[in-house]
Amino acid sequence: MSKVAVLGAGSWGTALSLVLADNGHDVQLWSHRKEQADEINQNHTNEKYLKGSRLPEAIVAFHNLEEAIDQVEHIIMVTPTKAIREVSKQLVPLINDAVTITHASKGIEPGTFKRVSQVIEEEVPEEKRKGIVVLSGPSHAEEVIQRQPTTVTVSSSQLELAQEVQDLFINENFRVYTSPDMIGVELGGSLKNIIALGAGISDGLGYGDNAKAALITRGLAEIARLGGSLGANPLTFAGLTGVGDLIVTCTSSHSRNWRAGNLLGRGNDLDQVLDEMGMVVEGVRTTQAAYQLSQEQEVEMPITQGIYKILFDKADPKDVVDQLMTRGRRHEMEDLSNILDNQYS
Ligand SMILES: NC(=O)C1=CN([C@@H]2O[C@H](COP(=O)(O)OP(=O)(O)OC[C@H]3O[C@@H](n4cnc5c(N)ncnc54)[C@H](OP(=O)(O)O)[C@@H]3O)[C@@H](O)[C@H]2O)C=CC1
Ligand SMILES: O=C(CO)COP(=O)(O)O
Repeated sequence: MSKVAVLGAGSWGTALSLVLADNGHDVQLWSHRKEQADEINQNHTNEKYLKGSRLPEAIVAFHNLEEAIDQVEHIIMVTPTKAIREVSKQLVPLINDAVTITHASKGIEPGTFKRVSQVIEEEVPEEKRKGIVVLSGPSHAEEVIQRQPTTVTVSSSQLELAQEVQDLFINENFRVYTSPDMIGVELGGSLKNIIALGAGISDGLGYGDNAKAALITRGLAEIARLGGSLGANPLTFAGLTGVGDLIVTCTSSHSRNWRAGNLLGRGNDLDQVLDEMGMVVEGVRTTQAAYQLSQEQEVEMPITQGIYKILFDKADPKDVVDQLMTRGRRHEMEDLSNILDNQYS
C-alpha cells in the first residue's frame, strides 16, 4: 500500500481520495482552506462539493502543503487548471525525494496553450519527479463518490509509470486503462468541456436530441482536427477520454460545464452564471485557449468559435446556432474531401 497526497479538495480530488482509500492507501488530502480540512477531519464530509456523502476515515485532510506531501510516493494534483502553475511552484521547495506526479485536471492554459502536464514539467525540476501521468475519462465525482461503475484512462510517456498509477486506482468500481498518447488524452479531456458548454446552451435554448447529437459528433470532429495538428493520435478521440467524456459531460446535469451552458442558453450572462455555479467551469478558460490555438494552427473549429463569441463577445446564442446551420456546404468527412470528390466524379 502507498502513501498518497491528493492536492485539491474539491469534488474530484475528494472522489479520487475515496477510490484510493477504498484500495487501502493512506490518503493525505490537501485543502488550501483550513475550515474545509477541519470539516473533512472532524465530520468526514465535504458538504460544499459532495453534499450528503460520508468520506472514509482513511482520508486525512491537511491545510499545510508540506505536511500533506510528507513521505508520499505519489502526488495527485486535482486543483482547477488555473491553480496548477501556482501549486507546482509551491511544491518545488517541499519535495525531498523524487515523486510520481499524476494530474486529473482538465484544461489548457490560455496564452501559453500548455497542457497541464507541460505546466507541471515546466515548474517542477526533473530531479524532483519520477515522471508525470494524466488520469482522465468519463467520470463525474458525484457518481464516483457513490462507488458507481466508472472507467478512466491513465497516460504517461513512461508505460511503467502509467501502470503504477493504474494499479494505485483500479478496483471493482473504478476500472483504469492505459494509453501511450498523453497529448490526445489531455486534449480530449480538456476540449470536451467547450462542447459540453455548447450542449448546455443548446438545451437551455430548448433544442432537442438532434441538436445535441450534432454538437457531440461535429464537436468530436473539430477536437480531433485540432488534436491531430498538435500531435495526438486521432484514434484516442474515439476512446474514453474523447467520445466517452463528451457523452458523459454533454448529457448529464452533473456536469458543471453543461449546467453553466444551460444557464447561458436561458439568457443569463457569464458573470452571473459563474457566480451562481460556485465550482470550477473549466470550459470557459479552455474555450479562450482553444480559440486562440485554432487561429494559430489554422484549424477550423466553428463550434469553438461560436461558443467563444457567446462567452466573450456576448453574442446571442440563437444567432450563433443560425450561423452554424447556414455555413457553406461541405462533405461530412472533410479531411477526406479529395477522395470523396474523386468517388463522386
Ligand atoms: N468534478 C468532476 O467530476 C471532475 C473534475 N475534473 C477536473 O478536476 C479539476 C478540479 O475540478 P473539481 O474538483 O470539479 O473542482 P471544484 O470546483 O469542485 O473544486 C475545486 C477545488 O480546488 C480548490 N482550489 C481553487 N483554487 C485553488 C488554489 N489556488 N490552490 C489550491 N486549491 C484551490 C477549491 O477550493 P475553494 O473551495 O476554496 O474554492 C476547491 O477545493 C478540474 O480541472 C476538473 O475539470 C475531472 C474529472 C471529473
Ligand atoms: O470531466 C468531467 C467528467 O468526466 C466533469 O465535467 P464537468 O467539469 O463539466 O463537471
